[in-house]
Amino acid sequence: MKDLQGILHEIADLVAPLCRQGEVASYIPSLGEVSPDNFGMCVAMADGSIYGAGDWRTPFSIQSISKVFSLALVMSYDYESIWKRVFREPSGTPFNSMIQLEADRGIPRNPFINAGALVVTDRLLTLTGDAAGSVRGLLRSESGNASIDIDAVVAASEADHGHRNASMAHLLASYGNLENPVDLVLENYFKQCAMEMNCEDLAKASLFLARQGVSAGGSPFLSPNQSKRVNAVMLTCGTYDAAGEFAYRVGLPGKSGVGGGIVAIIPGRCSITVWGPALGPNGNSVAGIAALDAFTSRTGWSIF
Ligand SMILES: NC(=O)CC[C@H](N)C(=O)O
Repeated sequence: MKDLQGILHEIADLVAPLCRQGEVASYIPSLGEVSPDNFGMCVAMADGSIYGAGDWRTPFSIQSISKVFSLALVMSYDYESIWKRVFREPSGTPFNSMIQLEADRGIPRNPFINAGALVVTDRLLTLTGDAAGSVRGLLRSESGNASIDIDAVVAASEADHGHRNASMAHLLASYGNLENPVDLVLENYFKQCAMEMNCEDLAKASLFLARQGVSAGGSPFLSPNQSKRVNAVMLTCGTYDAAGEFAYRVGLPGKSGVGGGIVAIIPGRCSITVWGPALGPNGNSVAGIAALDAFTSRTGWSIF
């Protein structure tokens, strides 16, 4: 076994000078207040052992990482029908772009850009009656931390500054691709994005994707095939228009959020979370990608 703990400490030191490269998301005030000097990393092994370094127990806003959990939940209820309403192709455009949505007549390119995530949240709302609550329930049960919750200030702020997401939701509705009222879909989407978690809880909560869909309690949450498919969409679409660069540098399925977190999965082995709030031009953590690049390079653990 490699000295994982030592590797994580080395990586935290290595990426510290990168923490001030890029910009902290500032489209809502509370995200803009987070210091770029934070850096945390956690590895949760499939056997349950946990390794962490830096600010790995400091909570942050998971933002678009929530899209993995809403997709997994929808697939757990209803495997195939979601794919009639959302494609699974890389978009090559920013996560909040609307251009393709019009060209593709209301079918989003994939579930991990905002338009696609709104459709997934809408479906989850139909299936459960409480999409954000279902995501929170999954995060709590998989991490074992019952205090994980929505940051109400961030959720309200998302709504106050949510003109672009609201436009997207209305465009989806105009094409008949929402089943629920636009305001309800947006409320659930903003709440799921506003979930506050630390690297440790997020690594534990994502571990089912490294265990062929088996939940923390040992029962199947997703089938091995469903788990494979969620990981595949993460690989091709999880970091938006930088998914090719992420695959080249990291060599793993990954999902980022504008709070500066990234989840990456090594199927059969572990889940990894990194957090560094300053983002590159595509909305992905600069220090986080560098840390994952260093991790897979040093350990030799990659899917390739
Ligand atoms: N990339 C992200 O993390 C985007 C999430 C953000 N809440 C938004 O909808 O714009």
